[in-house]
Amino acid sequence: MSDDDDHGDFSSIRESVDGNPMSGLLRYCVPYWPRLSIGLVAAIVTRLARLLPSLLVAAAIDRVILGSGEPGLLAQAGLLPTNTITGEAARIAFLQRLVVIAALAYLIRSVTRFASRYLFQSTAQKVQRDLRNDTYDHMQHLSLGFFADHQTGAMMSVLNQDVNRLEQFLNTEIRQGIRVVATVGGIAAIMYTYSPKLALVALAPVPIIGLASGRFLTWIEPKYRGIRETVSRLNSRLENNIGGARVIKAFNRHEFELDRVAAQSERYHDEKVEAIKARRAFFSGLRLLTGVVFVAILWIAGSDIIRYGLGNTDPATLTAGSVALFFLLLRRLYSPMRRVGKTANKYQLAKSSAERVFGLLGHDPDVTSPENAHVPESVEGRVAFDDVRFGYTDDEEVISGIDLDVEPGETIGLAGTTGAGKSTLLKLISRLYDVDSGAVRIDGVDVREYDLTALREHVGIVEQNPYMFSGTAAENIGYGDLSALDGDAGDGAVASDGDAGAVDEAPSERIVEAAKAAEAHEFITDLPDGYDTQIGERGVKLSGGQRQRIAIARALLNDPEIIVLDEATSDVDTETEELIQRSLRRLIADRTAFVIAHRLSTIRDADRVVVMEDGRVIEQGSHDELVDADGDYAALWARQAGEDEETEALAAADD
Ligand SMILES: Nc1ncnc2c1ncn2[C@@H]1O[C@H](COP(=O)(O)OP(=O)(O)OP(=O)(O)O)[C@@H](O)[C@H]1O
Repeated sequence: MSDDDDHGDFSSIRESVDGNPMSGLLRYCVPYWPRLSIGLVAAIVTRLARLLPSLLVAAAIDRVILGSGEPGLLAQAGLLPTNTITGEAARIAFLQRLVVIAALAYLIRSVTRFASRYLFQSTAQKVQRDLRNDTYDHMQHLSLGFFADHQTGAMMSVLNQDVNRLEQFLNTEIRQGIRVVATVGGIAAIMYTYSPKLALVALAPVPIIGLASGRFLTWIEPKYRGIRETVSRLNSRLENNIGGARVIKAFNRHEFELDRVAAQSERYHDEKVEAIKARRAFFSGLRLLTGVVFVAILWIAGSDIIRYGLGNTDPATLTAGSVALFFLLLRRLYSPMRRVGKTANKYQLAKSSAERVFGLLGHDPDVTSPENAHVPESVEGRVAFDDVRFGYTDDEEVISGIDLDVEPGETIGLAGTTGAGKSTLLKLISRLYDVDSGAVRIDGVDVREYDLTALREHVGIVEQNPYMFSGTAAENIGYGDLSALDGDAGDGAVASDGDAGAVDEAPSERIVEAAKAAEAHEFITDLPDGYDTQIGERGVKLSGGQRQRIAIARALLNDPEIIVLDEATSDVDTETEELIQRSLRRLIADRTAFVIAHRLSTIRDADRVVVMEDGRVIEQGSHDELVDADGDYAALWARQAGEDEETEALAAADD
């Protein structure tokens, strides 16, 4: 995972987070507090158990080998006898005790290590799952305006990169924090009880290492970011050149491209070598510091022992075992500190991810169901636009005061120049956007008073460029009414395996009926696996006309009382167009229908044609009335008729 942290178009979202965003992560951990507490204790025990063998070595040297009377920390803690060990039998018994403690320490360590890792990792996974589900669910309820304002890539990266980063922080960095506190704290306490003087010498570099590695990371991180950018530029150049191999050959540009690739490679090499040099120099410097401590302890401990002798109980003196213990512990003391900088850095990254994730979760959707929402069983389909005004931004009005009353079952054809606001007007019916002023009413009730789910059940939409999900043809049609997928359609044809939306064997009768009415049945049965053929992003690519017919089947299955239809653009052949027209007629029959026509012949039979320009209705009436009126519609009609004749003439000439 890249540590890049610059998907900037979430800045307004980030600013909306109150307080520390990491408290949001903490809230997600609360339900798992028993696991986390046990994990925390287990992690501390693991770290402390790792220190035990060094204490055992010290006890073995002093009490078994040298027969010293100095009891040591383990005896003080009651784990070993405090009396002086004399005679072979006593020494063997003592050694046995050491061996048992060592074995137990290793056993405890591996059990607690397993427990802490398992509990932290599994909790992090659970928090990741909860966060992703909640973020996705929340995202789904945000208004279309939010999706238009934010790039898909940026939103994907919140769902993936940011959520994963929080999971990794919980999983790894919390354990690293425990490691620092338990290991450094434990070592400091042990060293202090043996020799406060040497403990001070050994611990002096600890804060220096922590601070220096933190500083170093803040200094080197921008350099690494630069390197990542260079790598991605190099990669896209290589990708580009491989993709454009034909052009390079055709224009003999091998040398030119080689120079460009070599220049990028050289830059990557230089930046990387520079970063390697800085990193190696820094960590070698740190090792030098720990070397200085080693030498200092050797000198101080050695001269104390020479001056005061071994095994003296005077607290200023040392035993041979405790000197060995110092050197053993020194090796464990500094490595957690070297990682402190990385943990601090990961904390910063996790915090900025938390800002985006919790900022998004705190971002309220603009379009929501009201309290005591209107939930009609069915609607008649009367639609009224009452002095409606709307703009996507505050600066520009796209709908500028539209009044329109539509009777149940009426078909309204919408015509007008591109950008006139036809699609925008229709988006206001199902509240994909809310009006700025005025109201859209269905059966006399403002759409803002309806329950949002109910409203959208009664208003079906067939888009100009319908989206096909990855899945089978049957699943894509069944999207209009999921019960058609897993219910038994009466012929027992659908066998659901419990996986929502999964279709085995044959599709339900309702799906086939919808497909037939939409003139999609024939081409679907011609697909390699019929209704079970994978379509959408990962499957067979359908033509525009085929996708439109699947979308019509989807809408027919849903059976809404009001239908909004954005006609596919005209680049379909005449035969396909005829099929689409037939399916359209079935779709709009007995429903209130709004049809945006790019080919005016589509709306020739509409009950009423509404002509728009710059967000206003400029003409309305039946096709014939408007043609007779000789206004804008008549001009548009004449132009399209002319274009059609031209196309036909060209086609005839080709033949
Ligand atoms: N999501 C959006 N954000 C901002 N502006 C938009 C958005 N969608 C459309 N517009 C703008 O609103 C205006 C009306 O667009 P709309 O799609 O409603 O027109 P139309 O009449 O349906 O055009 P066409 O026939 O080309 O589909 C255009 O200027 C368009 O650029």
